[in-house]
Amino acid sequence: MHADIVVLPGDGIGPEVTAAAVAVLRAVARVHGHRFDLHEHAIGGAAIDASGEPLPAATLAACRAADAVLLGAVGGPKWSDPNAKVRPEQGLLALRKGLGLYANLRPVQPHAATLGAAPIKPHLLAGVDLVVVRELTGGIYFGDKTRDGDGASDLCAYSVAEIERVVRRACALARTRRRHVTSVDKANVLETSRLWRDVATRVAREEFPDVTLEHQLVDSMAMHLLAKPRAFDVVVTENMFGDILTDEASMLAGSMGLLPSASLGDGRAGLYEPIHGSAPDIAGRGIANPVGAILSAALLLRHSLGLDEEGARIERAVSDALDAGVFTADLSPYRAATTAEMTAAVIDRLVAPCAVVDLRD
Ligand SMILES: NC(=O)C1=CN([C@@H]2O[C@H](COP(=O)(O)OP(=O)(O)OC[C@H]3O[C@@H](n4cnc5c(N)ncnc54)[C@H](O)[C@@H]3O)[C@@H](O)[C@H]2O)C=CC1
Ligand SMILES: CC(C)CC(=O)C(=O)O
Ligand SMILES: [Mg+2]
Repeated sequence: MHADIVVLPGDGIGPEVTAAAVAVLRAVARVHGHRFDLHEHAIGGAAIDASGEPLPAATLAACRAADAVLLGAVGGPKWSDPNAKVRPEQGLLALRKGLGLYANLRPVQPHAATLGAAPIKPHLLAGVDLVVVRELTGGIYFGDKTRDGDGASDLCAYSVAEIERVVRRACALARTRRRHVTSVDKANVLETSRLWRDVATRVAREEFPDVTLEHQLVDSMAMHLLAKPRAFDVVVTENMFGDILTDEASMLAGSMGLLPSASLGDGRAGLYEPIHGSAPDIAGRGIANPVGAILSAALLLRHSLGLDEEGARIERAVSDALDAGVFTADLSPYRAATTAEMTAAVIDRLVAPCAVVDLRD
């Protein structure tokens, strides 16, 4: 197969982890005889430095023309002046909106080998397998913002249609899994959440009678997610709640560096990125965990290119590398594989799954 993939490294550890994911994609192309044409473009702080814009028109046009987009992360202290007119994060928000990617799937499947890295009792984690479907192009991140001498405001707004389409996506996903959806809101306080709850209830009842829908308030959900994570199958929620809950959920897996994501709209092309940010505290040291980015490449192959077998091959290679004890510093300060070593360990197992002999215990 031939595919055009746009790569947006971004800022901080973004270029380090996308380089890892690109190396893995190139290995898949070699092994399976595919041709992936990879086109790199600027976004975020790097784009502001180069052109003054966090999402240059050429970047958006290239993403629109591509079969899929792979992104690292944007942002960092260099562009975080509170009075700055443009910010890296605006580029990412505009990209998601511009491509119509309203559903952000964030799977959480703690790996047996990394349970010890999670700050949660291992017996609560065995068998956890959930997907958060985060609404991605509405809510408070996109509402009007005002600021004057007396105060500031951020508007949170949702239309019925915006809620319907993401709830539909979550229920359809649940049909391929355990047929259980938890819709998370703050309906005891917020009008947008009361609308969210009404619409979710109607969509599930009318269109997905075979799927069980339950509602959960976001504050108690933050607690249940850690106390009984096995209780969840598909979790659907609005933009900001999903952003926060998935950083929390990364602790079920053991590190922010492990979780991938797929941002999808109604077309086949999607945007694939690890859930973490640009991690300025470790950027430039070659120690970032590339697994979230590598697993995002696997999601890209599955969702945008229909290459399920190749996606599964990447996932298996990651799993085998972790089983063999190859851990970056976020997972184990004692083993502390570099980004390059972790990537090589995955590629070795992907290229020759049976030939890798690990001499560690
Ligand atoms: N999708 C994106 O581009 C996102 C960008 N950001 C931006 O990133 C910048 C930093 O934000 P933070 O709040 O510090 O969040 P962050 O996700 O960048 O980092 C949080 C913590 O997790 C660690 N971490 C993150 N990814 C890691 C990896 N792959 N391997 C090992 N450790 C990892 C970091 O070292 C840090 O201690 C900000 O400018 C923020 O706006 C934040 C979230 C998402
Ligand atoms: C605009 C982003 C910085 C929001 C975020 O944290 C994320 O998508 O994970
Ligand atoms: Mg986030």
